[in-house]
Amino acid sequence: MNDFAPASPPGIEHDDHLLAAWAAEVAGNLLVEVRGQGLEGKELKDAGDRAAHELLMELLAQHRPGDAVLSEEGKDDKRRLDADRVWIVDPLDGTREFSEPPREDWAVHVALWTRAAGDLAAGAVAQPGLATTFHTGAPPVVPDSTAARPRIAVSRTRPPAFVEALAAEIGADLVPMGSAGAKVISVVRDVTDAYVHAGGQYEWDSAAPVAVARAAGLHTSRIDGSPLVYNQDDVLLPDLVVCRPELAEPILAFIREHGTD
Ligand SMILES: Nc1ncnc2c1ncn2[C@@H]1O[C@H](COP(=O)(O)O)[C@@H](OP(=O)(O)O)[C@H]1O
Ligand SMILES: [Mg+2]
Repeated sequence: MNDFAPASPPGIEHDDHLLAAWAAEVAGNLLVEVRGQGLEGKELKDAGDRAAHELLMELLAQHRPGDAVLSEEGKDDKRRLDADRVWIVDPLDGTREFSEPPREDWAVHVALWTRAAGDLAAGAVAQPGLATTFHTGAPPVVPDSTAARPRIAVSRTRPPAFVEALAAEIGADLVPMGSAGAKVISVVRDVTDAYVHAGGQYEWDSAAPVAVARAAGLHTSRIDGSPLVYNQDDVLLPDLVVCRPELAEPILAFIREHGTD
């Protein structure tokens, strides 16, 4: 059990958007505490992953006892495949960057998939480094782009090789950054204009950020243009494009034409 027992705000019993936002935020606050405890490296990563996972499991069990949960840090209980409601959580996305203070590119992801929607129905991305939680209950408004050239967010440590050629083709600049959530949120915030990833990722890495991005009116898809589908038996969801709507066609056209090799 965590000692961390935040008071729950009104509304969360009936509003999944608010529950997602609150749960992500309190897990983010806990991670800030963990980061201040003097741990380093693997110890800090493991402590963060574990603390945020346990807190989210407790909060979801307490406030949505009938729902299934898929967490990066938990065992995959396949009963979720028959469930009507499944929370898809990444307790600490950007674990590497979390362990490198004062980096801000790490996040907590809480999303809800429902059978009724056949899709994501709510989502929240807490980015404690920005002291902000982005969520579908109050979808962020994407500002007009301030960039003369499009900026493409890519993984700091595993950027897909083809993205350099893509950037050259569409006259874009690459912006390396950790955390899938932070990269999607960078598009929402007009820090970048697109996030392109390939080569490996799981449902929890993108579910909550994609829910927020869609609510904000951004394009979200696989790199072949097909929809991102969640709560699958195999949770591998290795690639995605999140971008301003006007960039979707040039990016997808480049990938259609040149592939990813
Ligand atoms: N090739 C790959 N295979 C598996 N997971 C990957 C991956 N590339 C990125 N990811 C996951 O996607 C998240 C963002 O990665 P990156 O910062 O490199 O863009 C990280 O999540 P976690 O930090 O939750 O493990 C990372 O593990
Ligand atoms: Mg992750």
